[in-house]
Amino acid sequence: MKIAVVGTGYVGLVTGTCFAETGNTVSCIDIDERKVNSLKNGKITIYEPGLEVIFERNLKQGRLSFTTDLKEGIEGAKIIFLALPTPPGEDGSADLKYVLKVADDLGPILKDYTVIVDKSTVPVGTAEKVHNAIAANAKVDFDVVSNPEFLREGVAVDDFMKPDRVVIGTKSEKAKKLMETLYAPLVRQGNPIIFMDEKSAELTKYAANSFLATKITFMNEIANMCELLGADVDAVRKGVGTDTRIGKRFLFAGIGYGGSCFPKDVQALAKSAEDVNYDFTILKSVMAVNENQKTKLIPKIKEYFNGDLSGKTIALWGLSFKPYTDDIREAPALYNIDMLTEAGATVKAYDPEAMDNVKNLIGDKITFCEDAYSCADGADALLIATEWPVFRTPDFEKLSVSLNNKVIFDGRNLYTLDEMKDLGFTYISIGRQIING
Ligand SMILES: NC(=O)C1=CN([C@@H]2O[C@H](COP(=O)(O)OP(=O)(O)OC[C@H]3O[C@@H](n4cnc5c(N)ncnc54)[C@H](O)[C@@H]3O)[C@@H](O)[C@H]2O)C=CC1
Ligand SMILES: O=C(O)[C@H]1O[C@H](OP(=O)(O)OP(=O)(O)OC[C@H]2O[C@@H](n3ccc(=O)[nH]c3=O)[C@H](O)[C@@H]2O)[C@H](O)[C@@H](O)[C@@H]1O
Repeated sequence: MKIAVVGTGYVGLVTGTCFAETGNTVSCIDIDERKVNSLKNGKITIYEPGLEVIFERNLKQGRLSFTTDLKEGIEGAKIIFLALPTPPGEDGSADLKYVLKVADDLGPILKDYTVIVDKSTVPVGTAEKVHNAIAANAKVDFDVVSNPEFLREGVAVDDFMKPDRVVIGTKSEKAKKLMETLYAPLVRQGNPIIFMDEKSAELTKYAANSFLATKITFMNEIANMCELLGADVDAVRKGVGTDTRIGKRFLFAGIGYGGSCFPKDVQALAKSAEDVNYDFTILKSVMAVNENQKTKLIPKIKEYFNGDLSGKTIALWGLSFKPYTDDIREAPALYNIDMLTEAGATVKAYDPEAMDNVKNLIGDKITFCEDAYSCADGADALLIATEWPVFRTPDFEKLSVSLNNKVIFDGRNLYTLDEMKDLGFTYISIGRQIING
């Protein structure tokens, strides 16, 4: 099938590449010329494990192409995906200007019956708005379908190719059949395609992200209680996660959730609730708790240095909002950098993939290091913000020599308390006992 994907960011590029991999001919459209030129020339624009190899294969075999021209890109496409940004507007609601602009542009250039798919995360009622915007100028029949995306960055290819479920919101039988055909290769193992109405599909996406953000936040609150009561959050996590009604995943306490989606989607759902005069109390608490959680270790770092960080150097391991991505949107590390530098500390950082993005954002506000050890070299303390595997089993002897003080503030609970005790480190983590080296 010929399909088009408008917006070639994290979701659009994964969607386009994976559908090319299942034999479709895919044209990806983006207004960012630099991005399109790079992709056309075979240079991938994001770091996403496993994506590059299928991107290169499909580009070479002619199933994947890139253009900045919407009209040229959608030529002959039976399905057009909208994978456009929906950033938070000033009031916290999802800003639909990118989605509605493309909907406006599509109306006059549709030539045959087409299915237009909202893959972006959009508030309830958006499919109708997109429908109206296209209908204002369309001369042919079309359907607008809501098909929210549940992939996680860092494991996006796997999540896309083997989704737990595919949610499709449409009342049109014609659209349903086309979507079923397109998704058939991805649901061969019995993972379901769940059909529903457009509004329910739109709300499903916000409900899923908000529920997961709530689950993490709940554990972060349990971690805060553990610190006050002398319990250990990792033990509690294992204790509750083995209850299959609760489940083991998304129970890891840490310095808060970040990324381009949880923060903005929780905020957008809270705003949608406000718009219909519903007091969504839990979501307000989730946002407030997460805000504090992100920089929770800063007061502890200050306390360690008797309240004065001026002249201190902090080594920071991890900048991306999670491992296996170069995405730094709403990364807790960035909030920690701000607070540390405001308090007069110097920050040296290392991240396996995200340093260029941080450099572009904050320039020389911090020093970027070649590896984890040169980052720690001469620093007064180590702060861990992202659980990249490379930080999990470092050479602690080397680390002891590199750091001025044997002290680690661990925002992701990477090490056991016993090993820290044995190695003589002062170790301050999340929801666990403090080890004084
Ligand atoms: N990043 C993620 O892991 C996930 C994101 N989502 C949702 O998917 C949507 C897209 O997110 P990302 O891919 O992360 O965004 P992104 O910012 O990485 O990519 C969006 C792309 O759209 C392009 N664009 C903007 N206006 C355009 C126009 N008029 N024509 C063509 N291209 C245009 C931008 O240049 C950019 O390349 C959002 O609604 C997000 O909430 C959903 C699931 C996962
Ligand atoms: O809508 C989206 O964009 C996506 O948002 C999340 O995916 P993503 O943001 O890529 O990454 P997650 O693995 O969900 O992690 C989000 C944040 O939660 C944090 N987290 C995650 C799990 C956990 O147990 N504890 C925890 O603090 C991570 O460190 C990270 O900062 C969802 O998991 C995806 O299903 C969804 O498609």
